[in-house]
Amino acid sequence: MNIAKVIVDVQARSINQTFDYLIPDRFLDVLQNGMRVIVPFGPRKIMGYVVGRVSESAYDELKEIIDILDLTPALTEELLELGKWLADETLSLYITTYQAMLPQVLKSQYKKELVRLTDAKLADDLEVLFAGRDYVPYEELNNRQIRYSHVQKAIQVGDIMINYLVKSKITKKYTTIVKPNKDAYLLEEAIQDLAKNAAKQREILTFFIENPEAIEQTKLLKNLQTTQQTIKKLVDKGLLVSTRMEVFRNPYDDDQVVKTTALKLTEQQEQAISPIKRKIAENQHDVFLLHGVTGSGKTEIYLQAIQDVIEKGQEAIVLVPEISLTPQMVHRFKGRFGSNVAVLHSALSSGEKYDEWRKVQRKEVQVVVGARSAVFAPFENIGIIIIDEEHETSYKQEDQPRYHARDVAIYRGEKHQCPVILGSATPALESYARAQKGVYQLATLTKRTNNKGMPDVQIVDMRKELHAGNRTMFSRRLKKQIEQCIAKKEQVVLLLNRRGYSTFVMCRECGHVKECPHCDIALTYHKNSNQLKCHYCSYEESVPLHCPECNSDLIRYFGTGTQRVEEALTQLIPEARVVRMDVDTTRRKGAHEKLLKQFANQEADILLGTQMIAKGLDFENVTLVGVLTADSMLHLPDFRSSEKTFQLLTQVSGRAGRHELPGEVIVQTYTPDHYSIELASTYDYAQFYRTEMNTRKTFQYPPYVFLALLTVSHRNQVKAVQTTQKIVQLLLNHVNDKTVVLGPTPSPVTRMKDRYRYQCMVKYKQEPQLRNLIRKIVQQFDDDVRKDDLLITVDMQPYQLM
Ligand SMILES: Nc1ncnc2c1ncn2[C@@H]1O[C@H](COP(=O)(O)OP(=O)(O)OP(=O)(O)O)[C@@H](O)[C@H]1O
Ligand SMILES: [Zn+2]
Ligand SMILES: [Zn+2]
Repeated sequence: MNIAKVIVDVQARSINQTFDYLIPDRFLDVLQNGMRVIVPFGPRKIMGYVVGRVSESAYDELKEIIDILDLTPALTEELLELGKWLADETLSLYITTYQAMLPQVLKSQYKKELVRLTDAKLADDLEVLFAGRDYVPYEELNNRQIRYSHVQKAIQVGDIMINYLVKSKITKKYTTIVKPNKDAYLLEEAIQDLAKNAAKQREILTFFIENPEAIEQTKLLKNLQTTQQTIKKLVDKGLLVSTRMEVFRNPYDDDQVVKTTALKLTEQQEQAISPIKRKIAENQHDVFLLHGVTGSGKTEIYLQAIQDVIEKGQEAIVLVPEISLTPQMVHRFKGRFGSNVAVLHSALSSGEKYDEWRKVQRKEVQVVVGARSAVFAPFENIGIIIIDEEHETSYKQEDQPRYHARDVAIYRGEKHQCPVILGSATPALESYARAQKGVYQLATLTKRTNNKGMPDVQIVDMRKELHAGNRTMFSRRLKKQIEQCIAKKEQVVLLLNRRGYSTFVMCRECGHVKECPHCDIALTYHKNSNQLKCHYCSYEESVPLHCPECNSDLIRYFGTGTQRVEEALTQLIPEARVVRMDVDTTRRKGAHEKLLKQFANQEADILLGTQMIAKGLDFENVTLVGVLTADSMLHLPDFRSSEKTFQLLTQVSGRAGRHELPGEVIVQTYTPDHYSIELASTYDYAQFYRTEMNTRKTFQYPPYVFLALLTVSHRNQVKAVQTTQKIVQLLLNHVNDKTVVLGPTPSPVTRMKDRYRYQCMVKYKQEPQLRNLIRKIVQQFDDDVRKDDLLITVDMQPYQLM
C-alpha cells in the first residue's frame, strides 16, 4: 500500500499526530513530503501537509488524498523538521508552525459548501441547485435566496455543511517569452536559406544572434516592429522557441536603485568581519554579536559578508525589524546585489509577498531581506543569517507559535553550518550576557565611519519648564535649536515616544475616563472619525457630549498624538515644514516611501514620528534630533522598560550627524535622573548593562532566569482564578525547589473582550522537563477548553506581559 502521513489543519490542542491517507495511483509519482494536500476529515475536506510515506498503517479503511495543491513542496525537509522542533519549543501545534512558515496565500482558506446526502430527499428549489452535482458552494445558496429551513430539513445543514478549501487566491500572471532554439552559427545558416522577401524573419534572427537571451514577446514585437505571425513562422521552423513564463510583480522600482560597490573597510570593520569571513569560508557555524555604535558601518559588514556567501554559490537571509524595513534599507541591499534580492514584509500585497517568496523557493535570488518570518525562507544552502537590530522585540511573535526569530536563526545556522550575525548598537541584555560568557563571539565597533564623535545629548527637565511657566510640549531649548537648525537649512528628526501613550477622553470636572465596556482599558480617541475605539476588541462609540458620571460637558482629550504635536509645532514655529510619520500617515501603500523621499529631497524641515523613525534612517542633512517624551515607556508594567528606553534613545540619537555635519540631540523628560536616560545620553552601554543586570539579578528576571507565562482566561472571574490556582499547584508539585511559581495574578489588562485574565509566571534556571510538564498540565483542562470556552495560553520566554 502507498500511504501518506499527513499533518492536518485541525486546531485541537491534543492533536499533534499524523493521519494516514491512501495515495491514489495518479499521485504516486508526484507526491512529495512538504506538499500541501486536501484530505477528507470526518465530514469535511481540509488541508494538510505530507510529512512522510509508509507502506503499512495501523488503521484499516483509510481514505484517499483528494488533491495536491503544490507542484513543488511548499515546505522543504529541513523546514518540516524545523516546524516540529519549533512546535515543541513553543508548545504549539505542528500545523500552526507549518502555517507560520508560509506566505498568507498558501495558508488554508476555507469556504462553506453543502454536500448532498445520498439518501436525502430535497426540496424542489434545492434539487435545481444540486442538479448533477454532489456539492454546491454556500454562497450560491444565498444568491438564490433559498430558505434556510428548507436546507435544514432536506439535507441537515448542521451535519453536512463542510469547509472546502479554495485552492488558492493567487492570481498568477504569465507572459510569453521567445528565445533562440539553435546556436548562433545555425541561425546564420538559416538566414542564408531564407527566402529573399523574408526581411523581417532575417531581422529577428539577426537580433537573436546578437542577443541570445530570452525576451518577452511583447518587447520583441515592439522593438523590432514585427508581428506574432512572423515569430510563429520561425518557431514552426524550429529556430525559435516560445514559452510561457510566470511573471512576478516587482514592488520595487529597480531603476531607482543606485548601484554600489564594496567600500574599503575601516580597521575596526576589518577586525570585526575577518572571523566571520573565516567561518563562511570553512562552512562553520558560530554566532557573532556585532555590537557597533550607530553609524559604525554594521550594514557594510553585512553586505561584504553576504558578497562572500554569494560568491560561494550560497544564500543569505537578512532580518530587519518591520519598522526599519524602509525603502532606504531595501535600497542598500538592492544597490549591492540588484535583482538577486527578494524582499519580504507586511507592506507588500499578499500577491507581491507570494511572488517574492517564490523567487526564494525557485532559487532565483540568493538574498532575502525581510521581517521576522523571513527567517523561514525556503533556501536550502544557507551561507549566512543576519539579524539587524537584534534587540528589537518585534522578532518575538506574540501569537501562536510564540517564537523568537533569533532562536530559529541559530537553529538553522547550526543545520546549515553557517555563521549567524546578531547586530545592534544596543544588544539585548540576553545576547550581551551570552557574549560575555563566550557563547557568542563578540565583535565591537566603537567608532563611526565618518570619524566624528557621537552627537552631543542634552537632557531637558520638563518639570523645570513647567515651573518656568512653559506649558507647551516643547522646551525652550528644543524650540530654539529647531529654529536655528531651520535657519541654517539643516533638518530635524522629532520622536514622539508613543508606546504606553494614547489619546483618551477625560472629564475635567470629576476625572472620569471613558473605558471600554468589555476590556479594562481606556478608549482611544480617533480624531478623523471622531470616535472612541478600544485597541483590544475594536469596540467603538462616539465621543460623549456629557460626562456619563457627572453630566458635565467639560470633556477633554488627553495624551499626545503625533497629530496634536504637529499642530502645536506649526503654531510654535510657523515657518517649519513638517512631515508626519505614524500609523495613520503610512497606512497607504507607498506612503512611507513618499514621505521619506520628501524629507530626503529637503522639501521638509522636520520629520516627526513615532518609533518607526528611530531606526535605520540615514539622512545627510539631519543635525538635530529631539525626543519629546523620553520616559513614557518607563512606567509600563514590564521588566524590560528601562532596557527599551535606553535602546530607543540610543537609536534615535544615532540619526543625527551621520555624515559631515555635526549632530545634537535634545531629550525631554520628567525623570532626568533615571539611569536609562542618563546613560543613553553618554552612550554608555557597558555601564547600562552592568546597572540593569544588577536590577535583573535582584528581582530575578532574565537573563538570570528563564520565564514561562501561562495566561488563563474565562468569562467567569472565579473560574479563571481557580483554574490558574490549580495550574500553579500542579506546577509546584513537580518543579525543583529553585524554581519560582507565581500566581494567580491578574494580568495587566485583567479583562479583555469580556474575559477575565489571570496569569501564572514560572521563573526557572534549569527545568529540562518543564515544557512536557506544562503540556501535560494544560491537557488536563482539555474538557473545559472544548466545552466551557476556557482559554489557556503559554508563552515561553515572554516579551509582552499583558
Ligand atoms: N568602510 C567605510 N568607509 C566609508 N564609509 C562607510 C564605510 N562603512 C560604512 N560607511 C558609511 O557610513 C555610514 C554608516 O554606516 P551604516 O549605516 O552601515 O552603519 P550602521 O552601523 O549600520 O548604522 P545604524 O546602526 O545607525 O543603522 C553609511 O553612510 C555608510 O555608507
Ligand atoms: Zn475592548
Ligand atoms: Zn464627570
